[in-house]
Amino acid sequence: MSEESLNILAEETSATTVQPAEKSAGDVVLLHEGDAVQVINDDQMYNEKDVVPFINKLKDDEYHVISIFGSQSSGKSTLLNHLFDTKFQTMNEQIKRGQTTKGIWMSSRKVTLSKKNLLIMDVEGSDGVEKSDDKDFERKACLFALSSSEVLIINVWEHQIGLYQGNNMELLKIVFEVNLQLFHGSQNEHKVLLLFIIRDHIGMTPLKSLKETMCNELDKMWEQIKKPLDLQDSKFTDFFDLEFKGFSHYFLQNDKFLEDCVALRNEFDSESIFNSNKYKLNKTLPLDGWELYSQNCWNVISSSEQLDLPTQQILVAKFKTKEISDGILQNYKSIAMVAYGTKDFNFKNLAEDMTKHLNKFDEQGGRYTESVYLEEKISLLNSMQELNYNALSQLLDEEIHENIILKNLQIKLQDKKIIKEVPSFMERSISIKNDLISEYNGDWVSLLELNVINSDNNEKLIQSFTSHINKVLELENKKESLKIKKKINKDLFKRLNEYLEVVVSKPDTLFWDGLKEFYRKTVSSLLKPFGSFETGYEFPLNFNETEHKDFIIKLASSNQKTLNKAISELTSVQKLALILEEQYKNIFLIDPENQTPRFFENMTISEMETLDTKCKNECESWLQLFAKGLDYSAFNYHLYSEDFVADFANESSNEDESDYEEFLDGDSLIKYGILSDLKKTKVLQEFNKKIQLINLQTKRTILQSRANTKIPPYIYALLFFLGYSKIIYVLKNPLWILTLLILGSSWIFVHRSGQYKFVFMIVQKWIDMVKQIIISKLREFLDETNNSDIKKPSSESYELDNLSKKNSNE
Ligand SMILES: Nc1nc2c(ncn2[C@@H]2O[C@H](COP(=O)(O)OP(=O)(O)OP(=O)(O)O)[C@@H](O)[C@H]2O)c(=O)[nH]1
Repeated sequence: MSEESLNILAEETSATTVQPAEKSAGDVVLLHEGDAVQVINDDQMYNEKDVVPFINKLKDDEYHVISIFGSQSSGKSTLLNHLFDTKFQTMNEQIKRGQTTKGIWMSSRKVTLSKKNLLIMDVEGSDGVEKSDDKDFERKACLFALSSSEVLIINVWEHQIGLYQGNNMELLKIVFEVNLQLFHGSQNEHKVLLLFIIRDHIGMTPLKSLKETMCNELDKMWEQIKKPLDLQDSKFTDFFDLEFKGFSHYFLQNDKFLEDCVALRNEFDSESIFNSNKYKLNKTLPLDGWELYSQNCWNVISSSEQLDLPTQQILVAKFKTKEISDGILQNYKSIAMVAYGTKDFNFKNLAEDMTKHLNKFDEQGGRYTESVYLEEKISLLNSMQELNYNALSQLLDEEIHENIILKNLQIKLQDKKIIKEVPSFMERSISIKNDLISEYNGDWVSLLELNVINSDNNEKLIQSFTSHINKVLELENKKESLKIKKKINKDLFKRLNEYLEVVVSKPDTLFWDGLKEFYRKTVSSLLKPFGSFETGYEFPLNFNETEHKDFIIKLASSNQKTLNKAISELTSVQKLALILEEQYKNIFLIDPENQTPRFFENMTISEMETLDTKCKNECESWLQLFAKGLDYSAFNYHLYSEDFVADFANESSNEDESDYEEFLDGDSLIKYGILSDLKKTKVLQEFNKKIQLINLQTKRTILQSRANTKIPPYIYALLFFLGYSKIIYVLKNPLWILTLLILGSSWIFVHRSGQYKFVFMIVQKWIDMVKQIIISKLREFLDETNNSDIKKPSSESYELDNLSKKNSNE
């Protein structure tokens, strides 16, 4: 035994899942190059605790997995340690013979040149005293090794080749059976390299003949094992590639043994041994997914379930790509959130960020099964777009309300220029709405192109925008409908007022009929721009059929309320008293036949009193007629279609009717009559007071006309006499002469300029004025002298006195 060989003998280490064990202060096992970890522990459990840090420590992603299989104490660990510089525990026969490798161990070798990792698994061997009965674990371990390895090294002693009863053959049978179980559905896609290392190959029997013997044995075995129907004609080489290597005796030819190791190591390092693309575990399963994959596989194997490798790989791919995608999305979210918060953030930059993150996903997730990776990529993109959409819609929600819709829409709807171009509110609102939507749509086209949002998001944005517009339009439409209604009622009210003012000035017995006729004509003319009773009405509003009907019902009802309001304005005691007074005056003071004022001077007092009674009765009858009122709910028949003739009294107005609240009292006017008896009495009292004055004045006129005697001639003579003395006085006064001279020269001027007419007119006016002054003075004088004749001892004269006094007081 050479010195080097002796050095190789490792000391038996204590029971640990890491070889060689080196613990740090914090009880964390430190791993060094070549250290081994136990993947499946002594209790046949997956050792996640050690495998995860072991895998995470391997920096480069590319890897190959190699497993060694062979009977117990067949020098597996020794071989691996020499081949790959690993530190698997080996048996020290000077201390104890027996099993050293329990469960499944794993170590790694870094190939510096290609920067690839070789993951090497040392699988517990059988055939020893300890494991002879445990075929179950051997099978499971084999399944595990095959499920995750590209190369399976089978360690065989040269002297056992050709001995079918040897333990190796049993082992190979398991490998074949397990492989069928795992890969029978995908024999063309997946292959495992069976690398037979013939140990203690002295060289007496050439490797070629050993290989032939082995292949024959394998053929025989393949025939013997139970195969699925579709694989009855298959060969084991359909599933495996075979390679044979003879290794010299470890003790007797150690130098040569070491050379054999170096040669094979080179084949691994240069990857020439992995010449087939079929060993493609690492192609579909990146190193960071290996731990999860192997753990899942072991869980399935140990629970004795059917292990379906493609499903496991898909599961891992799904899990891992999701994990990667979540990380990337989180990162994007943090960047995007900052971007959304900045004012006027640029979508182009956001799109660039998205691309960067998607590229990162390509880099990391693209190593997994393509279909899974592509699916996850779409999902990641959707998530980013959803994030953008949410931020965008939140941003727009406020903007839509405050800026785009409310301002834009309201401004445009009320824009005088636009109103002039499109007077119909309905057409105007539709056109503005379409313009805004297409403008809005245009804004998102660029975002769609940049992939910042997807078409679903875009659709949702447009929908939300449209629904916002519709809400505002609905409101504006309502306002517009109120405007139309108010305008009609305002005009109606004005015209009714004008009409009533005229019509109540006389006690017309057909008052209500006339009012009904006028109302119908007026409403009909006001509704003319919107249609007629015959054709139906169409208002320029965005109403559906029900809303339209509802609007017309309300309009009809509001017209009646307007009528009610106009009538109500007449019903105060003062107003009615004035109306009656006016009516009385119009029939008492004016002759209805020729519409001239009555000439009371020729009437006797009793004639006047008869007339007074007649007029009073007429006025009172009118009041009775008015007070009864009329149920004018039928006024709207043949104005609006019967469907729309709402029952005015029952129509309960709730919204937008505040304008009418003030005359809701009007409802009762119809139900209980316009005036109560008490109110009527008050009106009549007031009316009688007012007409008493007129009566008294009329009587006075009659009496005055009687006393109005003609002026006697002696008065004129007296006047002439008084005037003569004044003329003499003027002639004697130089100032008056001067005045006469001025007048004379003025006359010459007038004579020459021919302005007689003008002077005549002035003189005429002057004379009239003087005449009037003289007559009024004379009347005053006569009044005083005749006063005693007028005074007679009667009740009427008493009232007259009083009233004269009252008048003078007033
Ligand atoms: N004859 C011979 N003995 C060897 C060779 N390689 C190793 N041994 C010896 O075989 C014994 C078992 O070696 P291990 O490497 O521990 O064998 P193993 O297969 O890993 O053992 P287990 O893990 O317990 O199954 C040790 O005493 C080694 O010195 C070899 O090539 N030829």
